[in-house]
Amino acid sequence: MDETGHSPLRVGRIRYINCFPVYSAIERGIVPLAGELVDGVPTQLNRLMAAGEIDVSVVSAVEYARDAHQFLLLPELGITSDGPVRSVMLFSKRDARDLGGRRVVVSKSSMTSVHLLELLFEHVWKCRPEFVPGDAEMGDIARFDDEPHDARLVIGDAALKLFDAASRGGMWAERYPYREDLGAAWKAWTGLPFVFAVWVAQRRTPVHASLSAHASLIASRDWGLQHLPQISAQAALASGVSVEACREYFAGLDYRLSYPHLAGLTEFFRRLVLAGRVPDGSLAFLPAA
Ligand SMILES: C=C(O[C@@H]1C=C(C(=O)O)C=C[C@H]1O)C(=O)O
Repeated sequence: MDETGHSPLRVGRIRYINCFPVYSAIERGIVPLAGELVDGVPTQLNRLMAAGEIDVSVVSAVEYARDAHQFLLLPELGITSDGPVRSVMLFSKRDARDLGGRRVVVSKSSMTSVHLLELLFEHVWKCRPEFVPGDAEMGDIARFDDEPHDARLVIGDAALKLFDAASRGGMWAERYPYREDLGAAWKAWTGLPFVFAVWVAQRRTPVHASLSAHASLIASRDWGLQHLPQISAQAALASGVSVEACREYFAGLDYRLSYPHLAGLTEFFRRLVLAGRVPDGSLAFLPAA
């Protein structure tokens, strides 16, 4: 509680480098944020938002679709790619079309990409593997072999690290000779960009507080996009991925939420509704500042 009797606004941040361009100016104190940051992997932030324990957060796009009645989308902000994303990857020992009945371990940190993967298997690769949730963060990579599997869905920094390593050949290229980038697979299937994550506010959070957080996030994102070389160097240190790979990664991500992104998001939700995975709903936005 502060002196006015209000609890400070709690703002979620994914601890992957994909959020560096959005939060770096806030972290550096260049852009003020009237609130405190709460870090987590996507599924942790999804749970905190669903439980009403934080006010504003980046969440898996699917989390918005599941609990839309409770949230408002923040305009003009998302984690999207129009083609390859590099950090949402299926690493596989065989061709995706040959994974029917095989064991596919999916990252427990992800919600959106797990649903996207299931759609791709059903409609594009046309086979039905057995999906098993598993740990797939950076610290888990060394234990990947302990658990029998034919393919693995990995997201975030861990995916970027494996993708970067496998692209240079060597052990990871041999272990997973088949690699599917889910952003690229969605684009090839639908012709649209894909929205992996969105920012949402609780409907019950006072609008002026959500608007203030939104304005800070937009200003911080704008600063971040103007300072990508600096942020790429910081991301390389944090992730152990080369600076060049971080630079290419940020160049492939788009942090806006404009019409083509909304078309991609709507198409994804439409397919999830058809599959009975999320309730039918519409997109409701926080009124723009
Ligand atoms: C691009 C990414 O997008 C993400 C994928 C998410 C998901 O699969 O639920 C959620 C948030 C984002 O971090 C990534 O994590 O690499």
